Amino acid sequence: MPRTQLIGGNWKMNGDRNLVDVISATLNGASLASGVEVVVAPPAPYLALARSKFAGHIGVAAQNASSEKSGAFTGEISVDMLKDLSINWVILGHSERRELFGESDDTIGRKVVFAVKNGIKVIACVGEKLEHREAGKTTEVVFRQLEGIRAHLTPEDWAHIVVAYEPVWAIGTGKVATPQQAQEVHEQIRSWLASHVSPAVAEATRIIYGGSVNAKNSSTLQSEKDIDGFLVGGASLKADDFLTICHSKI
Ligand SMILES: O=C[C@H](O)COP(=O)(O)O
Repeated sequence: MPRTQLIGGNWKMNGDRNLVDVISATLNGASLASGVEVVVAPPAPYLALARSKFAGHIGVAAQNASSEKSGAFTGEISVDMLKDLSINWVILGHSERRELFGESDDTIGRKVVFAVKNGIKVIACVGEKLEHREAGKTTEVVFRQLEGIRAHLTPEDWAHIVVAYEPVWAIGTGKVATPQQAQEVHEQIRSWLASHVSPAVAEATRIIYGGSVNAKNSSTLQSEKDIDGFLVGGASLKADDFLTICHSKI
């Protein structure tokens, strides 16, 4: 069965109420192809507003969630709070959380399992730095990050997970991976899932690409057989560009 494409828009720490209005007006009024799922991830203060403005078929994601249920965790966001706002997606393991906020593979694994077990779908990010790629360690790094997630999950849990391959050297740099570079790693991730989880999970799991995706390069990337959509940063802040990316699967 063909996998539904997922196009995620990660606003990071950008945007305001007006951007919620602009992007929701554009996406709500567009006819999105069947077989394409769209999820937008505004900053936490705008999640409730976004959920009220975006049409129901467009998912809204948080950019982080705690692995703890509640309590003295100043600044954190709980899964129950997200569910209270009808937010049913979260991005976890983004390289900016790993690098700038010191989130380890284990921390991310615990966050992923807590979200999934409590009914929130996860876009789980993995990806190597340039130094890893140049040292021929791309798969070593990506597989280690995947294992940090897999170690906490049952095979059934993978139905609620989308893997985002985001090479760190391509994020926000304008240096997009070539379709061949992205396809190669996506194929390796799918093979890893087949051998470490199950062939059925490997076949069903969506593996999306992130890193300098824009309205001009998305169609070519989408033509690769193991690329099941995108996690878009900068270009998701521009309504027309993001809509073009949402339409990039022919
Ligand atoms: O989550 C999105 C990625 O970090 C990609 O960001 P970018 O499209 O601005 O390179």
